Amino acid sequence: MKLQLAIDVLTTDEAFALVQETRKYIDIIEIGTPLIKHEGIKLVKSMRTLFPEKTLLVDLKTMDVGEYEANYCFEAGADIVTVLGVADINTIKGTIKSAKKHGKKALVDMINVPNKTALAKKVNKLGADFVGIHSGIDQQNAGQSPLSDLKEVSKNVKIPLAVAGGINLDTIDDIVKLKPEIIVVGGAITGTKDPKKAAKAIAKRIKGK
Ligand SMILES: O=C([C@H](O)CO)[C@H](O)[C@H](O)COP(=O)(O)O
Repeated sequence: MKLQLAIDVLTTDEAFALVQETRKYIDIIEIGTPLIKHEGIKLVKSMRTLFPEKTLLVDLKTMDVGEYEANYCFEAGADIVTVLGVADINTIKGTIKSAKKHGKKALVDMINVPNKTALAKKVNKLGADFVGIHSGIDQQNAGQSPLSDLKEVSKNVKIPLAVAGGINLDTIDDIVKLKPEIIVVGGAITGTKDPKKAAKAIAKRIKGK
């Protein structure tokens, strides 16, 4: 299981500082959706140069022109890009096509998808590399968590899963029991006074060290 740091801040300097502080404990750097919208593709290039040892995920949450958006992200140095599961199937296919062309990976985010298991099975057949089980920030604020969806999809679909949505030290043990490939943590690290300490504690729960 890998720890992915979701960076949803809005400036490049803040993002660099967070990665520098937590670098020892994280496996994947996520350039979060608000951040990629605010700072643009130049941040992908900078992150790639500064942190060559890390896997770089760009949380595009693509809703249209999947191949086009994925192409420029992979060419800038991304290893994984995300496409929304609620997008048209041809958008999802385009993102997967781009990932295969570049030797990289496509993650289909199940946020707001009504039947997550059915779509996970479908995109698995299409060649998606990961399925993301995700309760978005607004959904979290309405009381939702990804745990029950993770249980359901992991029971029924054999595809590497990423899980995200308000995961913290109080909830992570139940997530770890289900052994997803990637555990995504944002606010429980980036929103603390000591991100390094938070990342260390969360990494220990995931990896036991
Ligand atoms: O993808 C995310 C959200 O939609 C805002 O862009 C977050 O990166 C994801 O939810 C992880 O962050 P936390 O929920 O704060 O752990």
